[in-house]
Amino acid sequence: MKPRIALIAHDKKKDDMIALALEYRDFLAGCTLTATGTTGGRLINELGLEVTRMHSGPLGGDLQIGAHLVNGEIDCVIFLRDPMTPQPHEPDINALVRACDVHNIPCATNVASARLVLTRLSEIA
Ligand SMILES: O=C(CO)COP(=O)(O)O
Repeated sequence: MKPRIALIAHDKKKDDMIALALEYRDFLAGCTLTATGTTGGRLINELGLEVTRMHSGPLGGDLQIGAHLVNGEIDCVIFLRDPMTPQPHEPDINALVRACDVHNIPCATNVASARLVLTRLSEIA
């Protein structure tokens, strides 16, 4: 089965997400991708990836991804969080990261860890 990966980035991390996705574009093109609204829009428009978009994070997109994860539909989360900017939906962000821990799903919250996860996933996929 194709790896099912969720991609999420806060506003100040979106350029990093695009650069990361470009680096792994060939691998990601063979995965089933889900993203929050704005992140997904950029991945589609700028990299031509096929992405299922949820709502934007502040409107509940993190929670939608969390629900998919709890249902066993997500294998890995790349969540480039912005640790320097308060987010109005902080409880939703914490809920998603907690759901990853509850269900033992890899959750990379910075580019360095995302590279490790994506490299390993591409080796075993
Ligand atoms: O806020 C987010 C994650 O918490 C990301 O949402 P967007 O991709 O819609 O900007």
